[in-house]
This record gives sequence, C-alpha cells and structure tokens, in this order.
Amino acid sequence: MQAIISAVQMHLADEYTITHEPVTLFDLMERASAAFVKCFRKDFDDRGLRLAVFCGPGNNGGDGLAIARMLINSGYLNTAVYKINFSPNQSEDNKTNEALLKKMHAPVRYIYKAEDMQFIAADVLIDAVLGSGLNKPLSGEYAQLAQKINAINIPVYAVDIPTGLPADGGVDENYNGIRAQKTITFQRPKFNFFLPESLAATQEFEVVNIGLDEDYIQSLPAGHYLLEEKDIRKILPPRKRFSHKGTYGHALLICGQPQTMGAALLCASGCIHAGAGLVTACIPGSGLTALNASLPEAMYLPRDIGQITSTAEDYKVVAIGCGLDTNDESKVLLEKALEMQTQLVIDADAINLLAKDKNLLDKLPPGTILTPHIKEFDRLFGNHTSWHSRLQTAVGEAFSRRLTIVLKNQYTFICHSDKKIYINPTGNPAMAQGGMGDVLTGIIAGLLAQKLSPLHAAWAGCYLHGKAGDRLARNSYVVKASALAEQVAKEMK
Ligand SMILES: NC(=O)C1=CN([C@@H]2O[C@H](COP(=O)(O)OP(=O)(O)OC[C@H]3O[C@@H](n4cnc5c(N)ncnc54)[C@H](O)[C@@H]3O)[C@@H](O)[C@H]2O)[C@@H](O)CC1
Ligand SMILES: Nc1ncnc2c1ncn2[C@@H]1O[C@H](COP(=O)(O)OP(=O)(O)O)[C@@H](O)[C@H]1O
Repeated sequence: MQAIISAVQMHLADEYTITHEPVTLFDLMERASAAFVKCFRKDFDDRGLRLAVFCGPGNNGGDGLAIARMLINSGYLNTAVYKINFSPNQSEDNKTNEALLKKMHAPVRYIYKAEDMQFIAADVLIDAVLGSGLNKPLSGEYAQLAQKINAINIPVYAVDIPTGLPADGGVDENYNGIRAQKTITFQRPKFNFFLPESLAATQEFEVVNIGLDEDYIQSLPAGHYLLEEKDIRKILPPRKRFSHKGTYGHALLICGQPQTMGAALLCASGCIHAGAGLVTACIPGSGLTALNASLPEAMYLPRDIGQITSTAEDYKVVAIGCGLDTNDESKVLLEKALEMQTQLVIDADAINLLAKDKNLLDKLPPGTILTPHIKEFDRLFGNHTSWHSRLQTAVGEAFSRRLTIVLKNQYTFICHSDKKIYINPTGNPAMAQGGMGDVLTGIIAGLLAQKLSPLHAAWAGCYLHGKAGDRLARNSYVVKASALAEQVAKEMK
C-alpha cells in the first residue's frame, strides 16, 4: 500500500532523493516536468492548441517554466508563458528555467498585479502558480489572480496541485483557489484529493512517477495509506484441498423487514459470493420464499430471540442492520447481538439504533466493524461540516473504542484502531444505487467468517466491492447491487 505523505514529507523525499540518488533539484524538476508533459499529451495531442502556462515564483512555477520549454520543443508552438511576479522572491531553479526559456526566445509575459492580466487567448491553461509549498490560504493578488483565471472558460490543467489547494489538512468550504479540470500530480496523490470538497479544486487527478526514493517514502511515518491490489492478494484466503464448508465459517445475518427484504437478500448474496462456508439469514418469515427462491444456498433462522442466543456459539460472525428498521424489536435483536461474544459487523439501521441509544454504542465489543455512510456516521457521532473533521472523529472513535470504522463514500475511508486511515481506491458512480452498501456488509461478513482479521476484512471487502463495480461499469451505465455481489466471487478468483 502506498503511504500518502504530507507536503512536508514530500519535501523531505525530494531532499533525500537529491542526496542519495544523487540528483540535483533541477534534474528532479526536469523529470517532473517531462512526466507532466507526457501525461498532458495523452489528453491534448493537437500541436496547434493555444496554451497559456501560468508560472509562480517557487518550484511549482519552475516546473511550469520547464513544462513550457518542453511543450514548445515538442511542437506546441502556440505556447504563451505568464510569469507571476507579485513579489521579488524567486527560487534558484525557477530562475534557471526562466533563463532557459528566454534563451529559446520564447515570449514570457510578466504579471505584477492581478489587474494586469488581460484577455487570455488560449484553449488550455496550465496552472503552475503555487504548488505544495502553499503555506496559508490565498489572499490579495493571488486570490484575485485565481478568480480571474477561473473566469476564463477553458480547461485548466494543474501542475502537482491546483493553486490554493493545500495538500493535506482539509479543504476550506470557501475554496478560493484555481479550479482545475485535471491535476497531474507528482509521485503520490495528495490526501486532500480524496475528500469530496476537493472537487471544487480539481475534477480529477492523475499521478505520475518522478522517481523519488520509494523506500524512503514508504519508511516515513504516515497516517494515511492507499490500498493496492497487491495488498488484497496477500490476505485473501486460498480455498484449500480437503477443505469443506465448515472450514470457511458460518455467518449470521440479522437483516430485513417485509418492506426492505431486498437489503437482507443482497447482504446474504454478498456473504455467499465472498466465500463464507455457511450463511444463515435471520429475516422475517415473510421473506422466506424469496430467500429460498433467490439464494437457495442460504439457511433461515426465524426472528425468535430465544433461538438466536441459543445458537450464538455456532457463528463466526454476526452482521446486523441492513434493512432492519429501528423499531423496538430491532433494538432487542441488536442488544442480543451485542451479547453474543462474536465478531460483529454493524450497518445501516443497527448504526441508527446505536445513535438513538448511546449506551449501546458503549457496549460494542473491541474489533467490531461499523460500516456507516456519511449520514449514519453523523447521526452516530454528531454533525460535521467538513470531511476533514469527520475523519478526525472517525480516527478518534476507532482508536478509543477499538473499532474499525468503514466510512463509505466515493473513496471509502477505513479508520482503524491503529489510528491510521486506509483509503480504498476502487469504486465508481455507477455504483450509486440502493442496496450497494448491503452487499458490502455481506462481503465483509463473508471474509470475517473465513477468519480474516477485522482490518483485513474491511480492506479486502471494500477493495473487491469497488473492483467488481469498476468491472461491471465498463459496460453498463449503472451497476445493480445483485450483479455486483455475483461479480465479487469472480474478482476474488
Ligand atoms: N517531489 C516533488 O513533488 C517535486 C516537486 N516539485 C515542485 O515543487 C513544488 C513545490 O515548490 P515550492 O516548495 O517552491 O513551493 P511553491 O512553488 O508552491 O511556492 C513557494 C512560494 O510561494 C509562497 N507562498 C506559499 N503560499 C502562499 C500564499 N498563500 N500566498 C502567497 N505566496 C505563497 C512561498 O512563500 C514561496 O515563495 C511542487 O508543487 C512541485 O510542483 C518539483 O519541481 C520537484 C519534485
Ligand atoms: N460514486 C461512488 N463511487 C464509489 N463508490 C460508491 C459511489 N456511490 C456509492 N458507492 C459505494 O456504494 C456503497 C453505498 O452504501 P450505502 O449508502 O450504505 O448503500 P445502501 O444503504 O443503499 O446499501 C458504498 O460502499 C459506497 O462506497
């Protein structure tokens, strides 16, 4: 998995690479700029395009100057360079790159005040004004410049990070920086890119490798990690010779109401397709025919409290909440589940029940997995005005209560009792349809049944769920939760 390091740590990684490779900062800039240009050319192959490259005073601006040189050298002859000179500061490599451009007789226009900026006749604008060196919110001339650039209605491609967006620590709700269509970022995505608020700053991002020392980056103490397929490959349990259904664990799913029986069926399907040896659905009797018809592999346990507790020891894992409702009977079911001394996955209405009665929250056994979406999370832990603060709460609660909190979103954040946040990169908007989370709960329960640790079950569950969704979205506008559940077994294979 990739350590998602802070802007400060990225700076350390530059220095380490410069000292140990060894390589100069200028060469590193050359690499970064060449990587940007290569990526940019994939999107804009037409050499006749009019490009406007805006370059600031630091190394981000230095990259911009080098990028302009490389673009001109590769045939983008309608490239205009705008040098932002709001202050006399200029980094050394910025100066070097400016001199190299001038040597080629490339036109460089200087902007000393935002109001100097005239009409820009360009098809694409490249933003290299300020990068990860941003040390405070934009104000004054820079803020005005950003507004002027935003008012030009052409695509903006940001170098490393849009001007005004901090790399980490959250995105201001009144973001006043440059709004990019795409950011081509160096070596690692910045943590803020994973927060929904960053959409104001960049519609998308692509990471390009610039050859910084990977071992060093991975050795840095990071709070955030991006999951990769290789992490999941390592933890998936192989189906062993001579194994049988008992080998792969028994999951009990306490889910569903007559009007939301589908949630229980989808959860059961996720669990079966993720490989649980046995799956029992504890659903209202009115769902039995549907269960038998759609998932004959699943067993049925009536909603009889006495029966549930008497068979507690049979289950490796209990998942509770999908389509359960928050009525009194559901609350009793949750109380019984909490007493069962087994691995728990708590979703949907079971989370809402915890929100209604915080005494129950305090009874969650260590190791429990909670899988809230944003609303369920805020109901449980209070309203948050930003994702940054929501994640801080999630990390704190996961740590103090020894939980794994799977905070679902476009990028799902897995907040674990180790105080770290693991980001799941898979999944897509074709999955934004009811029932998708029920399948995820079933998958995670299925993996827990197979003896994965809570953290590993959360990693693999989220990754496979999103991967299955990505595969199905290739040929479909929307992905049905039931189809995704079936696809999960194929992804695991
Ligand atoms: N490892 C990497 O990621 C590499 C990064 N490089 C580039 O270097 C950039 C970082 O360069 P720098 O550290 O020089 O930083 P920047 O180029 O982002 O800007 C630094 C300058 O801007 C000023 N500044 C910061 N915030 C401001 C604000 N809100 N208002 C006004 N002025 C402000 C600072 O005082 C300083 O003078 C990266 O974004 C990237 O483009 C590459 O050149 C080399 C390798
Ligand atoms: N735009 C998206 N990109 C990636 N994943 C998504 C997107 N929209 C929804 N999902 C995934 O679908 C699931 C939705 O969960 P949830 O809201 O609990 O659904 P439900 O309650 O209907 O089952 C989560 O795992 C979420 O990560």
